Formats: sequence, structure tokens, C-alpha cells
Amino acid sequence: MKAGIVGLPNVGKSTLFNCLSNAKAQSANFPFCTIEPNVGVVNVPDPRLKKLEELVDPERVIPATVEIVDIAGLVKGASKGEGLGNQFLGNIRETDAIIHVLRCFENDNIVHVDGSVDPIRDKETIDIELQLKDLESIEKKLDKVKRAAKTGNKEAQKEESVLLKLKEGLESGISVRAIEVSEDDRETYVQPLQLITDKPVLYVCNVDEGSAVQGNALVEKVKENVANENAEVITLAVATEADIAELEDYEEREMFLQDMGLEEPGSSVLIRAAYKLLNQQTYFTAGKKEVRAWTVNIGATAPEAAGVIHTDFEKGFIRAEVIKYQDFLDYGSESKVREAGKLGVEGKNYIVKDGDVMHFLFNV
Ligand SMILES: Nc1ncnc2c1ncn2[C@@H]1O[C@H](COP(=O)(O)OP(=O)(O)OP(=O)(O)O)[C@@H](O)[C@H]1O
Repeated sequence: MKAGIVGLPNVGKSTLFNCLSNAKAQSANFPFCTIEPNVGVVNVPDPRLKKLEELVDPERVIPATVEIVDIAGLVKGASKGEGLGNQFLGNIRETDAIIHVLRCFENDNIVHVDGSVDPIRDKETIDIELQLKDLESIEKKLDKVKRAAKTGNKEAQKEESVLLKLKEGLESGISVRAIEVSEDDRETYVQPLQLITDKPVLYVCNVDEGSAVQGNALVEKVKENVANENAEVITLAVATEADIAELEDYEEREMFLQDMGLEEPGSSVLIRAAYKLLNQQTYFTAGKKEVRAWTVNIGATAPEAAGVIHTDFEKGFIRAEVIKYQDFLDYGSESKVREAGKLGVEGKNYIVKDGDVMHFLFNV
């Protein structure tokens, strides 16, 4: 699963990517410095892992991860191939969710491609390019479907009506995710198209250091503007976060954060939000050898969860022993949970819950 960072040139994407990932992207006060898309794998910060570590005292701890892709500056006209438009849009198509960075900081030394700081205009510029690209995909599809619909094919006629609805919405500037389509139609006709504006989105308002906690007037504008999108908005002082991420010393970092009035780095908040955006949840395995967080889709069954570890676990699944995270904490160990009769024995229809501590029994 991966999330792509998008935004206009020079709004702070590479700086954000840098502080999220160990893979260093280039960052400079110059539009188009990110030519190749950069991919980084980021640990998902989870305080529950620390607690489990304290209780189990394992040899190693392995957190869940999310893949982040830094997608270089989209510009006006990208859908028509401006800048490196088409290449960027292709990269976005391969992601599962979008992190949209909006410049909400004033700084005369940092060039804005459109001459002034205006996150609402910037958002629209990007949205329009993405919508135009989707429109292109829909028109291509419509061409084919129309022909079949004309022959009286009922299925094709239904598909045509859904596609026309999407086309109409996009033409009036609405992203696919916000166009009303029934759950069934969405699954049958919309999802296979992998449209860019159908991907879940998270907005990151990039602010100056002083606005990291309270935000500023530009952030308020963004929040107002996206209120009907059901999307999360996060305020982050990206440049400061990058400085903090570079500090080697843990205590120094903590002090820096305290000075800013933050309890934890904003990047941690962002990674968790991205993880949630990807419709993911975590279950744990906790043994002496390792305590580990595993990622599964929300709604996954026990065998599917087992399959994340190894396909054999899924194929030969017999049952799962499940301990609620809170029970593990309250009783302090697997054996105590077992003694207390709190260990659940679950079959293949069990739906995994976030935070379950699981042990799978299987034969191969
Ligand atoms: N919150 C902020 N306050 C002040 N300066 C910032 C902030 N965030 C980023 N910058 C600065 O803005 C400049 C552009 O940032 P960056 O290179 O990350 O942009 P970008 O969106 O990746 O651009 P491109 O798409 O052209 O690669 C850098 O000099 C960076 O340090």
C-alpha cells in the first residue's frame, strides 16, 4: 500500500518526504527539483508496540510500514503534458491514497509558481489537472461502452449511465470521490477504472514554525473549503519538522518539540493519518523472538490476516488464538490471559479487530 505526496512545485513536498523517510529526496528552493519520483518506506509510530515490548521483552520489535511516494511538482497544464505532467500523473495512478500538500506559509524568499500564496487556488489547480486526467480515462471508456449500449446490451447501458454521471460531475469540477454513485455501481464500474480523484485524500497545510499548533488564517480557509469532502486536514510546519528529524539526539528532539508546543512530531500524526486513509489496521504477534505489528485491510478475516505473514498460514489455517490488546496489558502475559479464560479461540470467519494480539495454528 502506498500514499503519494502531491502539490504544486515548491510547496514543501520533498521537505516533507525527507522528514518522513530515510531515502533522501532532493530539496531546494527551485521548482522541479524532484524529477524522478522517490519512494520511501516509513515506520508507522504505534505506542502499543512499546507497551507490548515492555511486557514481552522480545529480541526485536518490528513496526508496521507505509510506502510514501514523492511525486514531483504538478503544474497547470500537466494533464496536457506540461512540465513533466503525464509522467507525474502516471505515478499518482499507481498509489492508493493521496497526501496533498498546500503551501500555507508566507516567505518572500521562496518562489511561488503562481506569484502569490493562495492554498485554495493551488488546490483547485491541482484538482483540475487530476480531474482532466480522469475525464480523459472516462471518455476513452465511454467510447467503447457506447457502442455496446447501442446494440441494446443492458449491462453496457447501465455502465454508460454511470460513466455519464461521472463525466458530468468532473466537468463541473467535482472529484470522483465526491460524486454520488451507489455502492454496487461504484464497485462494478468505478473502482476498476482506478481514477485518480477517486483515491482517498489527506490535506497537509504546510505552515511556518509559529503556526504549528494553532494554525493560521490560510489553514482556516482550507478547512472551510474542504469541509464537504469528508477529508482530514493536518497542519504541519514541514521545514521545522525536517530540522527536527535531522537531530541525532533524542532529548534534543524532545526539547525542540516541547518548545513548539507539540507532544510528538507532526510527521507521526501524518503517518498514522495516511495509514488510516489507506483503510488499514494493525494486529500484533507477540513472542520472545519478536513483537511485530502487521497490516491488514479493515474487515479482513483471520485466515487473511494469517496470509499476511505467509501464504502457507492462510492455506493451512486451522484456528487463531486471539487476545484483545487491552487484556494483554491488564493481565501482563499470554499465559495469564489464558489462565483467566480471556484467550479467544477463533475460526476462519473471525473478523480481525485493530489491536488484536494473534497466534495462528495451521498445518501445511
Ligand atoms: N513551512 C515552511 N516554511 C518555510 N519554508 C519552507 C516550509 N516548507 C518548505 N519550505 C522551503 O520551501 C522550499 C521548497 O520546498 P521543497 O523543495 O520541499 O518543495 P517541493 O514541493 O518538493 O518542490 P518541487 O515540486 O519543485 O520539488 C525549500 O527551500 C524548503 O526549505
